[in-house]
Amino acid sequence: MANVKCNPDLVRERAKCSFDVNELIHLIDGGENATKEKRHFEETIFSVKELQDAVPEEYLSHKDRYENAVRKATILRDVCREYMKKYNYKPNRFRVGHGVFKDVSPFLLHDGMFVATIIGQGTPEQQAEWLPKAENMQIIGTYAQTELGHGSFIRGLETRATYDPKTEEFILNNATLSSFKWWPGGLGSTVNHCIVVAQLFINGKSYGIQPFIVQIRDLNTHKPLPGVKVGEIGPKMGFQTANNGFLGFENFRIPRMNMLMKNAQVLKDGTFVKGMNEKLTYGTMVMVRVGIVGDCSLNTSLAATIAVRYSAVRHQSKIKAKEPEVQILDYVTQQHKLFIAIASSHVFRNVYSWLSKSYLNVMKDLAQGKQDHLPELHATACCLKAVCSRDAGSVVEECRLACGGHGYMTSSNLPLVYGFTIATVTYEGEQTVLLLQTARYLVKAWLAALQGKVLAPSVSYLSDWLKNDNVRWQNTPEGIVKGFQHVAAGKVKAAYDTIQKYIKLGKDYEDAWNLASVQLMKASEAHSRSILCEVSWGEVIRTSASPNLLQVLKQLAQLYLVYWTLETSGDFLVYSNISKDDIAILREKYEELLAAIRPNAVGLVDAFDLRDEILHSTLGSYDGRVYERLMEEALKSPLNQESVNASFHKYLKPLMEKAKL
Ligand SMILES: CCCCCCCCCCC/C=C/C(=O)SCCNC(=O)CCNC(=O)[C@H](O)C(C)(C)COP(=O)(O)OP(=O)(O)OC[C@H]1O[C@@H](n2cnc3c(N)ncnc32)[C@H](O)[C@@H]1OP(=O)(O)O
Ligand SMILES: Cc1cc2nc3c(=O)[nH]c(=O)nc-3n(C[C@H](O)[C@H](O)[C@H](O)COP(=O)(O)OP(=O)(O)OC[C@H]3O[C@@H](n4cnc5c(N)ncnc54)[C@H](O)[C@@H]3O)c2cc1C
Repeated sequence: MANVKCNPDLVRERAKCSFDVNELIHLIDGGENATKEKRHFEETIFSVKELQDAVPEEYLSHKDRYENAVRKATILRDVCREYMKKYNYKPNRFRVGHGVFKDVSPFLLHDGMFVATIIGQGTPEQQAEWLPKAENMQIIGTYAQTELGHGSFIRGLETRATYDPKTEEFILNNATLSSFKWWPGGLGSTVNHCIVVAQLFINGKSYGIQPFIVQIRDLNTHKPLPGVKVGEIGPKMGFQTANNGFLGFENFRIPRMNMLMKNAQVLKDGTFVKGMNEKLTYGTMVMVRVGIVGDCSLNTSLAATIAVRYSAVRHQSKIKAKEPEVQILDYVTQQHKLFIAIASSHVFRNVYSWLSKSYLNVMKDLAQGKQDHLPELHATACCLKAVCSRDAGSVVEECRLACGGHGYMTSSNLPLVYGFTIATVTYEGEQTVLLLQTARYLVKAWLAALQGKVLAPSVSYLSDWLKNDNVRWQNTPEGIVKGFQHVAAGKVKAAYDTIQKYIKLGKDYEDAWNLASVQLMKASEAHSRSILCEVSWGEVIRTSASPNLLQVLKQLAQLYLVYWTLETSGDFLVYSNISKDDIAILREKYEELLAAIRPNAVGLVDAFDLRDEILHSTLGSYDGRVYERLMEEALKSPLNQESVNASFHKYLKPLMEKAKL
């Protein structure tokens, strides 16, 4: 990239950088070697001509766009397979996926959930049967859980799997319209198999929801099998090439062994054998929620790179009347919009790495029959997924707005990035629903704290606060982290007290819960923020890096802490011992941090190391040829391939001539 002829503003910005950009790239990647491998892999992918689109996708019809995405998905799969064989390297397909598809691969659910569910929910025999076929794409699958009528409340799913002991089969049925599966990615026209989550019935008795592996299309003709009704759900706000679909069954029979039986089992005679914990059936969702926190980091870095580079190139208006127009990055309001995006990406990455470790530890425990830490993992993954995805959506939109009119151009890629980022707020558990799951855990933890019990590490601050809620405020990063814990503890207490108040007024627990649920949701958000602050600050101070880089990483981590303290200063005034003067000091600190980060802004986004092919942006490319690229892309419009469009003769001319009469 270094030899590319760049916009002079970007050249100046890069020269100003106080730290070694390569050092940060290696730190993010996990070492110099990892960067080399990543770059070699990406170089290989992006030099495949067939993966490059001659015409921007947006000009294609819905159908052509889908077919083009499938074409590229298959080529990408082949290239990755060869690459893995040759170099024994497991590539990050999601990162290059943004480059290849701009939007989303029709195989996303195959990789993200179908294969993962076979691993997580299948017995060793079932894994031996389906995993090799799924991994080498002999079968292509998705995860079909959500229905027209139910997504959040999965116990309410209506798809039925009724066991027939005579034939040792399950009979799948969708008797109502609301029971039709709706949303699964790739289901529309791509997959031939799915994990179907359905209500199990044996001898007329319900045994809750269970996962089944089901072939829905003929492997040769791709025609839906008899008894299967399947199709695509149509255009959406984003995820245009994900090929989301609908599905219903009519008396469709599958063998008994197609119920994934790692947890619960159905024996030949129809005996139901309960698993260790029925919630383990929800395991794939927990895994993906953890993964989404990592996705939030990537999505935020995409938007930050585009908006920061553009803001360094774009000049508009003046700060001082007698001086030239300034780079818009020099406006402190612009820095306020953008630097939180850079900081958030680092916070999400650090928290993802922390959460992944907890996830793997709990998986190891579960393999040994221990489930003590499962509730804490579930509660933590729920609230972090909810808050990180919503933050990422807001940050991406702020970056888009920070690019003014050009941010509204599809060629900036910001609308597409926003489309797939904002989807994460809803899928894999809608944000409010997940925050309320965590609130259940917090309320239980609060009760345990009141009873003097020892709490799990992520909530132990509740007991600390109960012992001493009068800690003096300190304007240090550690003091701010404590402050967030005080806010969270204060909110959990307030929500709990509200439930008790309603119960005393004669309400039953469920109604009291619903009445207190705005507070419960806010308590859960505050709990997430305290984890995000504590974990990210902790990770940064433990980072081993050169003094120059460490200084910049600390500035970013502090910016995150101060930004969110100021954003929620009302809560701090209510629930911590912060004073108005402390808030004024923090405001000053915030301005100092913006000024300190400013010279490194371009270096920081360069360190996300996102190739132009991944950014897909006229505004964010490494060389900063913004106006040239905007014009080049505009000229690709089919309307610019003819000097006069037929509509002139057909409609405009007759209109003008009618007006003369
Ligand atoms: C790694 C790479 C990843 C890359 C990314 C890949 C990208 C993939 C793209 C994905 C596209 C989208 C896919 C989808 O959206 S798939 C569908 C996802 N659907 C959902 O997430 C549904 C959300 N709803 C639920 O999860 C549940 O219904 C809900 C948890 C909200 C409630 O369940 P339920 O009603 O059964 O439970 P209760 O509320 O009554 O709670 C009972 C107790 O169970 C505990 N619980 C609940 N869930 C879990 C769990 N998963 N693990 C452990 N424990 C759980 C809950 O806390 C309760 O405990 P207590 O009674 O002790 O309070
Ligand atoms: C882009 C995209 C891709 C998807 N891919 C898949 C897929 O591959 N496979 C799949 O199975 N599903 C998929 N889904 C479905 C997704 O998982 C669900 O849409 C999601 O879980 C939310 O459920 P819902 O649509 O039923 O929302 P609802 O639950 O109907 O939410 C509507 C509103 O009701 C509120 N609400 C609901 N319950 C409660 C409650 N208990 N307390 C308070 N408020 C509540 C919510 O907060 C929300 O404001 C996808 C969705 C999207 C958008």
